[in-house]
Amino acid sequence: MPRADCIMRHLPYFCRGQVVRGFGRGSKQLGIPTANFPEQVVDNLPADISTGIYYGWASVGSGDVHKMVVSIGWNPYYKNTKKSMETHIMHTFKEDFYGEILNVAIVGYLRPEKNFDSLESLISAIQGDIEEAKKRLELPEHLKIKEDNFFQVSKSKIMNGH
Ligand SMILES: Cc1cc2nc3c(=O)[nH]c(=O)nc-3n(C[C@H](O)[C@H](O)[C@H](O)COP(=O)(O)O)c2cc1C
Ligand SMILES: Nc1ncnc2c1ncn2[C@@H]1O[C@H](COP(=O)(O)OP(=O)(O)O)[C@@H](O)[C@H]1O
Ligand SMILES: [Mg+2]
Repeated sequence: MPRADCIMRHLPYFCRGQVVRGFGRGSKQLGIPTANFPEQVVDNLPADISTGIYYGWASVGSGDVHKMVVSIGWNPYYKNTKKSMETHIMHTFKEDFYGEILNVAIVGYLRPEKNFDSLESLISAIQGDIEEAKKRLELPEHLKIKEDNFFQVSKSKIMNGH
């Protein structure tokens, strides 16, 4: 499919930004927290990275690199009016990290954003995405991105600042 080809040509896509507050639905309603990026980061995405659900790697500040899933779009279930980019990291953090720098490497595409008839079906779709992402990220071509200089640079930059 030409559209999918177009998406893949831009991957991996690397970006970083400060974590901002969203609508507070991720943890409370879904049990799946998502670290939201500011508007500028979302606006700076290449115009042809389509909305949808992707997977890849993420780190907070100079911390360890973990598997992640990221949703880019308007959250049709909630009918948001602003495009958002939200990352769920497959790791249990001791505390929230609002205001910190989130580093993400998007390596693959999972599916388009969808509307759902119930909160339960949205939650089970997201849980399915998480399981699928965990599996796909074990492929050697994806594992090597975890070691990319992008994440090393984020460590040295922040450490030099102290
Ligand atoms: C992997 C993943 C898949 C998602 N898929 C959808 C989707 O198909 N449709 C949708 O409306 N929202 C989807 N969402 C977005 C959730 O609705 C969103 O994370 C939630 O509204 C939290 O928003 P908040 O950060 O503003 O609290 C997805 C989120 C993640 C992390
Ligand atoms: N594993 C995780 N992945 C993403 N964010 C997490 C995680 N654990 C804790 N958080 C925190 O939870 C916040 C997101 O929760 P969420 O309910 O989506 O709120 P918001 O609507 O403000 O984005 C993140 O900004 C981060 O500080
Ligand atoms: Mg969120």
